[in-house]
Amino acid sequence: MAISVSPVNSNKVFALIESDSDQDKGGLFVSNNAGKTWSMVSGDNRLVQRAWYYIEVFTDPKDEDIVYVLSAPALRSEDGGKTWKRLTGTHGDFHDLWINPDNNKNMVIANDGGAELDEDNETKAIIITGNGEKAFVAGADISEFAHFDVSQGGELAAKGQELLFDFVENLSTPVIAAVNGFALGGGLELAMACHFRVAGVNAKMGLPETTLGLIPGYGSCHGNDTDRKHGDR
Ligand SMILES: CC(C)(COP(=O)(O)OP(=O)(O)OC[C@H]1O[C@@H](n2cnc3c(N)ncnc32)[C@H](O)[C@@H]1OP(=O)(O)O)[C@@H](O)C(=O)NCCC(=O)NCCSC(=O)CCO
Repeated sequence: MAISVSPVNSNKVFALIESDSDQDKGGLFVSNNAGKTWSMVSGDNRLVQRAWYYIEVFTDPKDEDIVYVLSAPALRSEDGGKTWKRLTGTHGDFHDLWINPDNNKNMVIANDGGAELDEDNETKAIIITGNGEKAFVAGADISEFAHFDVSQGGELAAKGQELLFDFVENLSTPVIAAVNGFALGGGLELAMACHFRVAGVNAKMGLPETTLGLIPGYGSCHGNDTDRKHGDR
């Protein structure tokens, strides 16, 4: 079972409940009096089809009638759970959803393929650039990991790759690197993770860490699965 209290109206509570599949009594239930009484709003099987694995329900922070259920598909209802529309995504098995409490069009959803920003129609593209004329990104501060051993270094590279570089590369919104100065080490790798790169006349790119015997850790040398498939680096 999963439960969600509306941030707009704390008397409104949604409960997503699995039942014995022979009885087929599962679905979404709602209480409008803070849990005293309940009624079923939907028995749509898509809502509970992954219940043996996980089950998630979220209420919109601005509108008590907008509800999200994460299952094999991600589903959205705008009428308090009566009818559902499927959200598109790069992958199935949706596990988690964050909705910006101040802007309910701004969301991050996580599925087995990674994390995605919402399909915010207002955001057509994302531009990453440096503040000022000098640098796009000068790379990592080597003094922060100079004392790491091999396994700590590997862990740092794997974590950074997943948290930032794969995240950027897998965004459905196009990401442009506007390289306006030094793009060094991880900075160059960040530009490479973007979908497009535009270099200014003062752009200077390189992997200076190799002069210290450090293998660049974020995909510029070895790429990731996508690169191996498409050979695009
Ligand atoms: C970026 C360079 C070329 C700028 O050179 P310069 O104009 O001479 O300015 P500096 O005096 O060297 O630097 C100014 C100021 O910035 C700090 N700084 C520079 N680079 C970094 C960095 N990567 N991380 C943290 N801080 C940085 C520098 O210490 C100075 O600070 P002060 O407090 O003013 O002293 C030049 O700085 C340069 O070559 N930097 C190193 C670039 C680099 O090696 N990048 C790769 C890092 S490894 C990596 O990213 C791993 C990914 O696989």
